[in-house]
Amino acid sequence: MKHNPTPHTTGSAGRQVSGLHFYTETIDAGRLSPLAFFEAGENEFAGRRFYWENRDKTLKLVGIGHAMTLTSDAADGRFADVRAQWQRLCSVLVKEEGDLPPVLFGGFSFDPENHPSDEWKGFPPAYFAVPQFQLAEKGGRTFVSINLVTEGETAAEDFERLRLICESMIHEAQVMERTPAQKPEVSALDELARSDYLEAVGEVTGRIRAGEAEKVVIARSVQLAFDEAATPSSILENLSAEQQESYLFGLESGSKLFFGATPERLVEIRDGQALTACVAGSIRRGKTASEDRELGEGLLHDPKNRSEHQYVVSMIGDVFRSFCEEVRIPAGPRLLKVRDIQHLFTPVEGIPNPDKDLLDFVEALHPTPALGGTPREAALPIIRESERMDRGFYGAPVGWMDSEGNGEFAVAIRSALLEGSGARLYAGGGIVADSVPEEEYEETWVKFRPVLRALGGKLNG
Ligand SMILES: C=C(O[C@H]1C=CC=C(C(=O)O)[C@@H]1O)C(=O)O
Ligand SMILES: [Mg+2]
Repeated sequence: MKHNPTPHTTGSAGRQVSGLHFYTETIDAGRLSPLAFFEAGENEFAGRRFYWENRDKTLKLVGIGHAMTLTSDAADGRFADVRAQWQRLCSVLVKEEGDLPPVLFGGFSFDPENHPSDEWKGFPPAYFAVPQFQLAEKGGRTFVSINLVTEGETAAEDFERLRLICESMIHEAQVMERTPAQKPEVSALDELARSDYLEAVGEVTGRIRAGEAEKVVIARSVQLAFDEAATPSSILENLSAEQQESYLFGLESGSKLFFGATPERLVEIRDGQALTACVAGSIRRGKTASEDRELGEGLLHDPKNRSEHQYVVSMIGDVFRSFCEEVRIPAGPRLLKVRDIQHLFTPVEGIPNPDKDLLDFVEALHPTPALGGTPREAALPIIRESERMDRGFYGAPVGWMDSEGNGEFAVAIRSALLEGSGARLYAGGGIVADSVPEEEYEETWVKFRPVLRALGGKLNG
C-alpha cells in the first residue's frame, strides 16, 4: 500500500512526539525470483543481506540492506536485549492495511563465553537487522516491502528515494541475464586439528563413562581454499537447487557470508502454535534404495543413536511441557531423510502459554542436547575445554521474526563461513558413552557434504 508517511508530530494526546519512527510499505512485485532479488542487491548492499527458505519451501525471505541493525554483546542478556530493541521499534511502527508485517532477521552465537578467535568478527553474540528492502515469497506470490527507521522528519523524501532504489532492484531482478551459478574451483582442503578432534572425542567419551556428563556434542572444522573469490548468490543458488528438504539460510556481515542447509528446526511460532523438532542420531544415505532402507532401519533400532536422540526429546519435551498447553510428542522417532543423511526425528508441538514469545522458546531451547549435551551445565564447559575451534554461529539459532509475533529459527548446522576465496565448514556429532571416535569422524564427513558440494568440493563416496 503506497502512502506518504508524514512523521507523527503529535501523539494521541496531541503532545509533541518526536524521536524514532518505523514505517513499512508493501509493493506487489508480481513474480520475482528471491535469489535474483538477492543478487540485484550485490552492488549496493553486499554484506548486509539475508536469505531464507523454510524446510517445506512455502516461505522464502530476502533482506537487502539494513534499515536498522540490532546487536547485543551481552553473554547472558542477549535474548532480552534483542526483544527490548525489537519491541521498542514495533511500538512506533506505522503499517497500513495491505502492508505485510516487517521482519527482523539474524542469529545468535553458540556460546558467547567461548570466542577464542576473530574468525567470527562481525558476528556478535546477537546479530539482527530490519531489512531496508524485504522480499517475501509465500503462497506463490511475491511481496516486496520497504522499511524505514528514522529519527528525522524527512520520511516522505526518504521513502521516495527508497522507492526508486527498490524499483531498480526489482527491474534488475526481472531482466538480468543470470549466468548459471558457477561452483568455485577448490585448490585445497585442510582438515584443521583432525587428530585433536579424534583425541577429544576419545577423551570426552571417557569423561562421560566416568559420569561427568551423559552426552556432549563435539565438532570440528575444515578449511577450503578456492582459486578465486566465490559469490554468495551463486553458492546459495547451488545450495537451493541441491537441498530441497532443508532450511536454507544466508546471513552476511562485512565480507563474510554465514550460510547452510539445515534439517533442524529450533522453533516456529505460527498462528498460535509452537512447533519444534528433535533431530539427533544419524547415518549416511544408502547407495541404493534397498541399502538406504537397511541403513535407516538399522538407525531406528541402534541403541547408541536412540540414546543420543532420547536426550533431545527429553529436554525439548520438558521445555514444551512448561511453556505450552496441549503438548504433542509422538511415542518414538521416525526417519528424516534429506539428500546426504538420514536422522532420527521426533516433531513436538504445543500451544504457547500467553506469557511466552518466540525468543523465550529460543533462549530456553538453545542449545538443545543435539548441539550442546546433557546436562547442559556439564556439557558446555567440556566443549569449551575439548573443541579446538570457535563455533561462532555454527550450531546456534538463525532465523526471523515479524512484528506480529510469528517467526521461525533453525539450528545453523550443515553450515560454513565464506569469505573471499576461502570457506570454513563446521560439523559435529553427539558423543555418548559408547561413541567410537572413528565413527563420529566419518559422521562429520557425511554432515560436511551439503556445503562441500555447494562449494565445489570433492565428495568421498
Ligand atoms: C552437530 C551436528 O548434528 C546434530 C544434529 C543432528 C544429528 C546429530 C548427530 O547424530 O550427532 C547432531 O546432534 C552437525 O550437523 O554438526
Ligand atoms: Mg550422531
